[in-house]
Amino acid sequence: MNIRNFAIIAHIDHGKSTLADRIMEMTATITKRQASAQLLNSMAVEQAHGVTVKSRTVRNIYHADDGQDYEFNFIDTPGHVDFNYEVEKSLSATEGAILLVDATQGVQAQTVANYRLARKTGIVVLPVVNKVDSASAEVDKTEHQIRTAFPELKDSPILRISAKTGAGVHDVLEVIVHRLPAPTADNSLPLKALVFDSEYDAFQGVIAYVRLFDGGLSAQNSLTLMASNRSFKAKEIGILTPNRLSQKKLAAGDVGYVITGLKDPQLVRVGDTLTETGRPTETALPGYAPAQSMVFAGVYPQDDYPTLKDAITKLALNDPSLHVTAAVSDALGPGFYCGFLGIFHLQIIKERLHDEYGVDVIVTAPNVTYQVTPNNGSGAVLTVTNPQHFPDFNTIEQVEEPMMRIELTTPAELLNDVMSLANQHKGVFVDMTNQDELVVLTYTIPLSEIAYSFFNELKSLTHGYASLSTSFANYAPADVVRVDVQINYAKVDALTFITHRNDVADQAQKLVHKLKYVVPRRLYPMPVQAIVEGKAIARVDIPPLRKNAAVNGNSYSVSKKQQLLRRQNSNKREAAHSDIELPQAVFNAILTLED
Ligand SMILES: Nc1nc2c(ncn2[C@@H]2O[C@H](COP(=O)(O)OP(=O)(O)OP(=O)(O)O)[C@@H](O)[C@H]2O)c(=O)[nH]1
Repeated sequence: MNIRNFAIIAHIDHGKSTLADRIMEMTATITKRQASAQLLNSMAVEQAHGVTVKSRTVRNIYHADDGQDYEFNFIDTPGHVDFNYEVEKSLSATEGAILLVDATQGVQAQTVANYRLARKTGIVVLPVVNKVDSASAEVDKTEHQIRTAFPELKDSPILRISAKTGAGVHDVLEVIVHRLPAPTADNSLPLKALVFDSEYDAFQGVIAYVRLFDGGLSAQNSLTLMASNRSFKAKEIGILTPNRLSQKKLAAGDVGYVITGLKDPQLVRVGDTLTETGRPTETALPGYAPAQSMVFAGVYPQDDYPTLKDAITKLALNDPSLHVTAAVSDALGPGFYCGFLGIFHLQIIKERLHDEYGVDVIVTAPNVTYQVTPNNGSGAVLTVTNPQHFPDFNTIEQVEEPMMRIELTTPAELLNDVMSLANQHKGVFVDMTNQDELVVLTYTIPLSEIAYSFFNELKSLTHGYASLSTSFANYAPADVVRVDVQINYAKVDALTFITHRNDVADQAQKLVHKLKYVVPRRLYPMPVQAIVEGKAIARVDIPPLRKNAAVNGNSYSVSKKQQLLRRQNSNKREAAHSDIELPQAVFNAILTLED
């Protein structure tokens, strides 16, 4: 059988999912009517945001112009910067990638980032210009940009297509047949398959998505996951069309799924090598480096903890870039402290918990990792991801924060706006280069400055014309402080956050004023205070629900007034340590301090 395994990579919204649908339609995988609803973006969050979050695999049979049938396994990949990890996983299961560039936008940051990932994996890259049907398409210019940005592709033909109308897509299919190598897999060798993705099914247990590098896979044989050293008998194996279609065998080079029947999500790790228990392969595949969490936040149940625990464990399996550890907060009870790839990832996880598991959660303000050197002379460095664990200021020698190297690609006329945005966020200018009318600015910038709203600010400032790519640079000393928040004299642990000392006065003022309107009121006034290094630096009073007897109530007799005052005072004393309700809006107040 002629096999071609490939991925489609592109900047966000450049048309990957549309092209994927068109390919499925042209290879008779689906009918035109089914194609009217985008098939691949099937998760509710994906439809809501119009973006791909998770890679997906589909097998198609293509009847080529040379009269032969080809088995196409293609993987649709996400384009948002937060999901680079998914892209890397997908690419290692393929021999080639279609690099799709939108002719109305040209080469963008994720075009470059994804191209680099493909080069790193060593696969063949086929450049394709999309949206040539659009009135604002600049096809020649885009082609020129591709040639200048990626000199290695100088001899590669660049196809021009409209994924929307289907024009030129036939040529893409032919190029896949002729320019991509067939997998060099040997059926006679022992089984060596890469688990490149997985998901959890309540009835079937863990389902692993695999790419067979060597050897065949038969449903009858006992299988072993090499890293977790666990053997099992598959319940079912098969291919993805894109729905699961059961098969008796998979051959070397194939992409498919294995229903492991294993109920423990931890056993089936993405990146693990699957082999035959009776005839194991000698060496495992290299696997993946675990995804680096960039942003951390507490996730607490709005209802009950066991349901959240179950849901988040399964979600972490489906998305191995989500890191989860159990945590307990005084204010919110038992929950989890989680690591995310970025703030968009965090939002997607929150929505998936709601859509797919019916679990509503409270997410605390996000935070980055700090390296703290205590002043006790031990030289040991603490890694602090949770602001509640941030040591007291008088025990600290030095704090270091993560710095990112960012590339901002912007049209020249927006250069000043983009530079001042980077400056506002404490960016340190490194370099500036020109690519036609685009300018690429390089900065180093604290992760805490870009982790939250930076991407959205950049998008709205430049109407979507500038793009951002990021990579970790180093840890650098930073003058940061821990801000504790007290409501009615009781510290609310889940509200503690870390910020730069220069910004703290301003942020603390904004925060207490925001909290004034979002903390549910009581019958008595409650002070909200921001405490830094033992001192209250901002305070407001949340007004009581009812009017204060001491001020109002002149219609009462003096004794009634005194009685009311006494009651209010005793309420106050009781309340100092009682629970304060914390709706999500309270945590959002910290997120939107920049407004
Ligand atoms: N005019 C025109 N529009 C297109 C074409 N291809 C895609 N689009 C539109 O571009 C938008 C983005 O397309 P998608 O296929 O969702 O983009 P994507 O790259 O999958 O996006 P992510 O999954 O978010 O990374 C949609 O509104 C499409 O209808 C094309 O060839 N011509």
